[in-house]
Amino acid sequence: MTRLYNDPVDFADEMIDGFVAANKNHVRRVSGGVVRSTRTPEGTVALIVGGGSGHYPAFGGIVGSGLAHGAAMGNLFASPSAQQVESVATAANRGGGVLLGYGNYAGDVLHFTQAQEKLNAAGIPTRSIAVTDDISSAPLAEKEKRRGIAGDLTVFKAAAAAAEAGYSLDDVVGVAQRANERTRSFGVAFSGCTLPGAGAPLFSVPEGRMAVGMGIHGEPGIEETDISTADELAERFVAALLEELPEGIDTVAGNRVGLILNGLGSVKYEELFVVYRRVSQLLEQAGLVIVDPEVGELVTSFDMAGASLTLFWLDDELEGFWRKPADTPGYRKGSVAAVEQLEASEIAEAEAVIIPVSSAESRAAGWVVYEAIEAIASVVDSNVDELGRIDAVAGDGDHGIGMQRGARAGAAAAREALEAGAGAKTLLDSAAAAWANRAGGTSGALWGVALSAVGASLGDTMEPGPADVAAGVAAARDAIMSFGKADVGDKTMVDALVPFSATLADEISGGTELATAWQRAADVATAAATATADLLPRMGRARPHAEKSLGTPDAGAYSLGLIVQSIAVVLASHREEEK
Ligand SMILES: Nc1ncnc2c1ncn2[C@@H]1O[C@H](COP(=O)(O)OP(=O)(O)O)[C@@H](O)[C@H]1O
Ligand SMILES: O=C(COP(=O)(O)O)[C@@H](O)CO
Repeated sequence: MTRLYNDPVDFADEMIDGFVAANKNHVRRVSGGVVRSTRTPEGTVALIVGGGSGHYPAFGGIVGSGLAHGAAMGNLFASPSAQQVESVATAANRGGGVLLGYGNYAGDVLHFTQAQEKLNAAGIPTRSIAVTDDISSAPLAEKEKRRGIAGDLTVFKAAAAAAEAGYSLDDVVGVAQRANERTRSFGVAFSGCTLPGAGAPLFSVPEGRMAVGMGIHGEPGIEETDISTADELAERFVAALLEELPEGIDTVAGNRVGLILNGLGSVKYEELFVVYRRVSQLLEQAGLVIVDPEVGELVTSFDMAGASLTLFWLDDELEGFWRKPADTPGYRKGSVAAVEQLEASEIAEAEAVIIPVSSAESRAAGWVVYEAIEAIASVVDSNVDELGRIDAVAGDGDHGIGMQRGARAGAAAAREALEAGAGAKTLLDSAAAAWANRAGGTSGALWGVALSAVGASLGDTMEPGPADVAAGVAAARDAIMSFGKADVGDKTMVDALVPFSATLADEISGGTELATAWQRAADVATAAATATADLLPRMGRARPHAEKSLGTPDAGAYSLGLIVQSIAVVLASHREEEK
């Protein structure tokens, strides 16, 4: 239960303000997150980490000497947007290239990949590492699909130490990949967590039961059992992690391991120490040497009760990096050399947006687009709980709040652009950026590229007609499918979008006027969204829990159905006005 907050919508921003105010000697706020407030040598690689907020000290709390150079800080449990990542990386860049580090979640992958492309295009050589330590999230044969949990820290620590040792970007990437290959985690949860202002937990575990392998956003685990004793839990953790040795390690005995026994938010340190007592006995009995163990909260999940064990299988070089000192707000080790504070003017900030010239016709079309985005925000507001409920069946339950943040921000940005004289394209670009920025997550990234694609078809100077609208929707469909790589049948929003786009194009090319064509296409989309209940998910967060989702429609397809219906009403009102 989160008790202390103001307006829940402002929680993440206010949390970051307070965090920065409390840690000025380590971090400085920039657009999208924080960067170190201390000088790092010119020419070294900058490690930019990130993810959703709600996991403190991940990710802002591990910015500082010996660890990250900056953190892109998303909203609660939602990845930061590409723009946030790009802005933090630009501010932290020291000329040696950038490594982006994040946990392997769909939203993070989409946004960080988009940022990587933009940074490379801007002349900042950028690579990335998606951490995949959670062994319960996919079998070994599909280990590239695993989620990142507390093992984020071992991978980031090794990469950061390599960067600080002056390694090239390629070599830092090599170290990060090797650290990721050699990091394995396994966790359990005893209860869910409640986001600020929410009336109920985002997810829950029945009283007295333990969800084995549950993810840090409540992603369902692999089994549920009665809560065990501390020793039994230690035995389960150790058995699971010793069963799957990283490639190149054939026997357990004789190895050296870094270790994290991580608390997820409301397990006491004292309880963790009781568990660690048995973990250390078991690992030593197995012939392992434990190097610099960390017992505490390093990647949390708000007030969730749970714990995980991470083993980091060391070689000589990785051990050197694991043991290096670090000094960050949420993680300290050894003593680091004195560091010099940077002047505010030495941190680059993003430039202001310029509104391109537009025609009166395009501005008039912009008004209709703005009304449509307001209608989206309103329908999402009315359905926020239902969208969350649907998403919670096999996902993380945040689809409603993510869409709400995105649509509200998109509508506000559209209004502002309109008042500044923007045409339809610029208005949609501003709305797209604001939506992706505020929403984060998978759907934030996808709605961002979709709105931009529609904008590109409408332009800033033409008078868009029905064929341009159909072309815009087709462009949005193509953008979502090429960016997200989902196909029809994967149980995503694509299942509603593809028939929507096809029906709209058919109706318009057959001479149906826009409002009627849109309404017919919207009805097809709604039916297609409902029909996703019969599908098994093959993409996104719901994928590992395919069978749980049977009988429930896909959240993103369902919200798309609601949205296109709400736009149909706006278009019909304009047709009425024309009569
Ligand atoms: N690769 C993809 N391509 C298209 N849509 C996707 C993809 N992955 C997930 N989705 C859509 O995103 C929705 C989930 O959105 P959201 O809850 O915001 O994201 P997250 O799972 O990152 O929290 C899913 O219901 C699905 O419709
Ligand atoms: O939830 C997180 C990111 O995943 P999404 O796919 O964006 O929901 C975040 O907390 C971890 O980065």
